[in-house]
Amino acid sequence: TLFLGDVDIPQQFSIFDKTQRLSDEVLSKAMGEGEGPPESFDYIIVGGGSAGAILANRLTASGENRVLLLEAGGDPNPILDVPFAQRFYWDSEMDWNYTTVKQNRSCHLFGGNCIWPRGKALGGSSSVNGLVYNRCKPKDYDSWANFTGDQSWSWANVKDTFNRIEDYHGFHEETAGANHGYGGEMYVGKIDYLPGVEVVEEVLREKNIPIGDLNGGDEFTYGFSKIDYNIKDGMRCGTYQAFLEPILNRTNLVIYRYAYAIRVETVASGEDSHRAIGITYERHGAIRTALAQKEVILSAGVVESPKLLMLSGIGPKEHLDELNITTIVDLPVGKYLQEHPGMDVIGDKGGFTLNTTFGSNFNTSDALLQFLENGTGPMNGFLYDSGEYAPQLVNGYLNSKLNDDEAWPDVYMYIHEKLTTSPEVREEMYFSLELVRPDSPGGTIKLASSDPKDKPIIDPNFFEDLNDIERMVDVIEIMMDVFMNSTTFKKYGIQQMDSYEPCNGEEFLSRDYFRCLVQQRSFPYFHPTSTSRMGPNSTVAVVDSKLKVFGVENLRVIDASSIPFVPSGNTNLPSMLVGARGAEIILAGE
Ligand SMILES: Cc1cc2nc3c(=O)[nH]c(=O)nc-3n(C[C@H](O)[C@H](O)[C@H](O)COP(=O)(O)OP(=O)(O)OC[C@H]3O[C@@H](n4cnc5c(N)ncnc54)[C@H](O)[C@@H]3O)c2cc1C
Repeated sequence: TLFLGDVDIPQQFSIFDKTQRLSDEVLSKAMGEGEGPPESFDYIIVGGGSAGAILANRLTASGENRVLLLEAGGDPNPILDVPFAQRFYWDSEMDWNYTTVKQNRSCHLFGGNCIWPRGKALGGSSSVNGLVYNRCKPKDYDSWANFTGDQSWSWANVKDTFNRIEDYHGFHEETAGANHGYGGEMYVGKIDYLPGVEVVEEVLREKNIPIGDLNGGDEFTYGFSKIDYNIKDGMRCGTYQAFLEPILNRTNLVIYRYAYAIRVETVASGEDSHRAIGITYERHGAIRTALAQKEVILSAGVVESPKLLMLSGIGPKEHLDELNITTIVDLPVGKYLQEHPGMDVIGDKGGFTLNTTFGSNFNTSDALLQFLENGTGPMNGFLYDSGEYAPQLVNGYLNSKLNDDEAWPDVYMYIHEKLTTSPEVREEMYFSLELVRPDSPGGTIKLASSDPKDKPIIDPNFFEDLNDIERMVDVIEIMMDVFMNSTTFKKYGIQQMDSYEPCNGEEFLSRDYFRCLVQQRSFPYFHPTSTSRMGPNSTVAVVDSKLKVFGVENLRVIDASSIPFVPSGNTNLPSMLVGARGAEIILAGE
């Protein structure tokens, strides 16, 4: 393989995961776990992902609270510490391996059933993600504040929480000032190997597209940036590395790995009210219950948090009735799923070649040696596109014709350089884009059955509103102009590659051709939210602005599922923000 000569990494990967699970099982049995009466804690957190890891850290910091963290996966596989190795997690034990129901207007690439990856390990999806650091837009948070009626979620207020969790050393370090945080646990760094990035910046300048720091709050919201990453010394800095690994020795934090929560235990606490008292979970074949004296917190992510609520009788009554689950609180759980449809415009599917080789020095064994020596070079970046190296050079925001608000653009994108290891093959450049503020109402997550082992039914319902396709086509046309009509790229002999075969029935490069391309090549761009969203009341939301489940005391949902509207960019930082704010709210006794 590209990574380690003849070593078959996927096989090593799986051996590591199996060994780890086995030793955890042996240890758990030796300790006699679960043999006595139910264990009792102050807080139980389900899921140690982007939000759950911060919560576990903050709630145990003073030493006063005893916290149980239940995580369905194990420790993240150390191979994934190397950003370049990200692709090895696909279909591994670290992926929940979900797919969606068939989409009519998207995912044709996958026969209509889209991939839906989610991380299964401590660190959650931040243990498998692309590590792009993006706070999204100030107006995203203002919209949360307006919807919930709670201004503590506004940009003016959440900005400080962002600053507190990060340690900024990105591309804008010299000018960043108060727009970033310093000394927090989450390292923000830059990658050093971006061949061709200066040319891309020259093209953008020629086209009068602004370049700045997209994480600089309301100072710069429209245009392109060099990308900052949660990478430290060449290695992944997910929420496991930032918030859990350094505190594994806290005696008031108990972590059960391979512990799959299957039900929230509740009791009636009045005529119409209920109280959460614990969690029932499966671990190494045994079913156990743990009790929470203070609160149960679900941080199981956008798929599993709503699934757990529904399995526990908290969800839409008509759906629970179909599955013979007794409803204890009728709430719109799973109803407001939102996600970004995104696509690559690449290779014989619309990419470009240049008559130069920016990455001509790319050589696998040299790259490996450089990385082992000092954590720099190509392996400090990401490997996309069927195993070939295609770093994202810049990310950016543009507007479709249907949106003129530059403070809140509707399309987010990257420009990539795809390198080749063979000098005979010409290098390729391409762009990818995702629609971040769709008009379509969103989709749903439903239970397939009352059996916790069954995967839920995920339907993002992409492009129900056809305007969403037009928005993407508008921005593809802007980018076609950037690529094909710039003197800078012409200087490098830019050429458009062949048409994409499934769209050959349409005139090449016409709007109809691009409409076809969008439906053929778009898929979920890994940023789902809102399936247990916060809001003003139980008709339109599942939790209130303090993240408490309506109608059930001592139960909160704190993760990407509690975000009210999908933010306009990558969702790791927003999910971490919800975790950090959730901890602040709980510790303040709210
Ligand atoms: C492939 C991929 C690439 C991405 N790239 C980026 C990127 O570059 N930048 C970015 O900002 N965002 C990115 N994201 C999105 C981002 O990582 C997620 O939005 C974020 O991690 C979600 O956080 P969360 O806390 O809601 O859930 P998660 O981080 O997914 O955590 C949920 C945790 O709960 C555990 N769990 C679930 N069910 C149970 C159960 N029943 N019992 C016990 N444990 C359970 C899971 O195993 C997991 O550890 C990417 C996501 C993916 C999948």
